[in-house]
Amino acid sequence: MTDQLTDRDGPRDECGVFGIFAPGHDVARLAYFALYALQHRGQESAGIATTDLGGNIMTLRDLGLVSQVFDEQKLRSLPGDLALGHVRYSTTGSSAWENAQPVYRSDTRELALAHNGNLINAVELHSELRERGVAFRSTSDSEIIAALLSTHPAEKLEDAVADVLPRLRGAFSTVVMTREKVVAFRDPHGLRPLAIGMIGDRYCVASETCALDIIGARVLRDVQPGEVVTIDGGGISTRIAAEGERRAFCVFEYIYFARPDSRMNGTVLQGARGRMGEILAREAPVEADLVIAVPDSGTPAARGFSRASGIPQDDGFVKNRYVARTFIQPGQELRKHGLRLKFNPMPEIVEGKRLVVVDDSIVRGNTTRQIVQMLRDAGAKEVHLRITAPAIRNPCYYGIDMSTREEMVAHGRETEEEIAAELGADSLHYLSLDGVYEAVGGQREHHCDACFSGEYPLPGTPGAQDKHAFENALPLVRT
Ligand SMILES: O=P(O)(O)OC[C@H]1O[C@H](OP(=O)(O)OP(=O)(O)O)[C@H](O)[C@@H]1O
Ligand SMILES: NC(=O)CC[C@H](N)C(=O)O
Ligand code: SF4
Ligand SMILES: [Mg+2]
Repeated sequence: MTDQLTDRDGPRDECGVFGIFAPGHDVARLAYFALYALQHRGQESAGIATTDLGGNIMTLRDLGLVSQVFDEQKLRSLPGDLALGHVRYSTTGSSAWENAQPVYRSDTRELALAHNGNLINAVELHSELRERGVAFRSTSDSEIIAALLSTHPAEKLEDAVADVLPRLRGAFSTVVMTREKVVAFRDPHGLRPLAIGMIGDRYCVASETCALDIIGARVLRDVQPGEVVTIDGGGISTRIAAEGERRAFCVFEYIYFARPDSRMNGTVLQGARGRMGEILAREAPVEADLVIAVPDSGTPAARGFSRASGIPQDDGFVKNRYVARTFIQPGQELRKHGLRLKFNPMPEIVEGKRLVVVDDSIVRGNTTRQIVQMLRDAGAKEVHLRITAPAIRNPCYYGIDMSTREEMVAHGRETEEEIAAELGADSLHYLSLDGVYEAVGGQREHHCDACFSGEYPLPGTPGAQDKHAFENALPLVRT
């Protein structure tokens, strides 16, 4: 049993992207606010690129949270009419400064690029580019997309994108910027989200609608799978560059990754999570005195469980809001206390009670194991775990950095009883996949649920990606 939280706990989110074409607006500041709203998607690095129409592209990026990377002075040093923003969780390439985004390249076309997702044919494309003499400054798959576009002979960026898009395999919700325009595109399976907004008579795109809301943009719609959206002085234009064999939107976005106030495919996530809790109460009822959530992302589901079961809900924990979503590895002394820094149980509320503890997911089980122990130490009589996702037994190759299969607590444990015993709980039930789709109001054949089911929507996926594939592949050109 591990008694500490490390930076490897939890599903490490993915990335958040933002792009805006808005002469007359303070685009760097709008990008900064948007990134603040997307911070939960990536906490390793943050960056913004801006340009005046026809001017130079300026990029400022660094390791750390948005609030650590940017201050007033730095935002003022980024004037412009167009901007891109990115927050990163690494999935290909280490968590190094070189891999922070936006990626900048100026081969035959100067551009900046922000990418959420993960390619599964990165190795193949990388060798092809290297054979053509292309040098890389980073070890991420995102620079491969940037290099393909920057070296592409087409005069217009959107034509280059339309030509390159069908050659990329995997997940890519991407925003690219030249001195004149912003082009956004999404993989033909629509694995990762990307939405279009309008601010005044100008357009912007963001990974989640919550980022559009907070900058005062009106949400127009999602970018369609395989769609290329061009935003410039002429407004907005669009084309479909590739049709996927099937849609495969990541169902885990609904369960955990995205913010509850975001809307995806017409569904408000807060509502979907509440329904997941309601359905779980129906699928796995339990005699108990109190429902408590594992904050933050377990909270809407716990409300739903309470509603459907009639068991009252209360806050069993106070969560320190200043601890990052996925824990940054603390120093030795703090590591001993691990999770206590993040959650403090309330003995007054849980003592002597039979508790239903609702969380959205279990990966390695570190969070859950320690939550159960803390509640028992605080005097809980029984602890019944109810999780609003099926058991996670398979890695993600599409932009989420999950633990390896061996690290997953459900690995090698076939039954809920075995997992409950490992976590020290009196009972444990996961929401069924049917339950997830009922809550989401979507069809399974339009989604990806591979981390639960092992059925990868893109042929040839498992084993396709090694996170550090390019780490030693080349001497980095450091600038
Ligand atoms: O089984 P584990 O490996 O411990 O990971 C699972 C936990 O990680 C996530 O929470 P996290 O604290 O990252 O984010 P949240 O605050 O949004 O719930 C998730 O909601 C689970 O609580
Ligand atoms: N999680 C992501 O979307 C990461 C994007 C890209 N694969 C990187 O590692 O930088
Ligand atoms: S494997 Fe899981 S986390 Fe990855 S895209 Fe599919 S549903 Fe989402
Ligand atoms: Mg959590």
